[in-house]
Amino acid sequence: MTTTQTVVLDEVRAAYGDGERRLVALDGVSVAFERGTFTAVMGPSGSGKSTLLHCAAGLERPAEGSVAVDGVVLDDLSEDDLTRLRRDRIGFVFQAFNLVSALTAEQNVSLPMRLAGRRPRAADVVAALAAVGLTDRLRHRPSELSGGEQQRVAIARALISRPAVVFADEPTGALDSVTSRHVLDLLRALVDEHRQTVVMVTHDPVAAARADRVVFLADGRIADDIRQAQTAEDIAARTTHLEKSGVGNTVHSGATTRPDEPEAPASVSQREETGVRRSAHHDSVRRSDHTYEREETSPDRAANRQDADHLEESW
Ligand SMILES: Nc1ncnc2c1ncn2[C@@H]1O[C@H](COP(=O)(O)OP(=O)(O)OP(=O)(O)O)[C@@H](O)[C@H]1O
Repeated sequence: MTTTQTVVLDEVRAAYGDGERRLVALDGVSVAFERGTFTAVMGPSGSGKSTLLHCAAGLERPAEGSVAVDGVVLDDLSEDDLTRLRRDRIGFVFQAFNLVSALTAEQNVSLPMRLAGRRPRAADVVAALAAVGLTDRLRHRPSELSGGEQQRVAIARALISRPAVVFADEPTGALDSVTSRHVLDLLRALVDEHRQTVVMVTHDPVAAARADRVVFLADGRIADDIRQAQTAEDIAARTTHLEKSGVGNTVHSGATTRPDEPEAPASVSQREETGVRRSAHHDSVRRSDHTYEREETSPDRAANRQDADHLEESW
């Protein structure tokens, strides 16, 4: 890892299930995300985008390979150390587990800093929420906010705690085009004004066109990596080309299923024990010949619950 690289994945392999149902979701992926850059991760459904994000963010442990974030190698960190690292250095803009439901927008924005033992100035919290256009929503809880407003609270949190990297999973997926543009402007500002690193999974070529780089995944591998500025049309054409050329059309056939390999250390049951789980929108995915049951709760919901418990004592 060089000092300019915020996130490094080296030969990362991730797998789910075992025996006949074993499925290789990431098949030896090596990629680095440099400081102060905005990368879009694209690819067909099931190509491994969320798994890549989850491994890079320390939410899932890969079966093989190495992950480093902001100079820290995650591979052998304890669950507590991983939780701390996520709080201190990583921002999440994930639809399924952005915010702690019992806390107001203001409290959610302050949360990572408070958990790290720091008390952000109230004026800074208000300024961060003002920057994302939520001055009149300070005391609202997530259930009282729209999807776009919740995304913006998560971004305000990244504005105030300044994590080295912000991972965003389909941040514009549920938003209208005006709100999407606003959310993308905010993510761009994290990069352009504060040299934070943003890695965003998206299916939307318009959203990807706002990034500096587009990494395409197919069948758990990197199929393309484009660094020049791209128009949404170019990105859409590239996606179509990759699909037509057959990349990504063999999702989870025998070619990527390796029953003879040793069991991944982070099996589903182990992840359940450690509270590391997949997000709610990943409940069950049907492929042509298989249905993979997904876990229903989110990694950070468990962490959030823990965090919320601590918080009740200290707020
Ligand atoms: N917890 C799990 N248990 C079993 N299989 C899983 C689990 N999580 C992911 N998978 C499988 O791993 C593969 C990669 O999933 P992943 O969510 O990373 O894909 P994706 O590219 O993000 O897909 P999408 O665009 O549909 O969200 C998929 O085939 C998926 O069914």
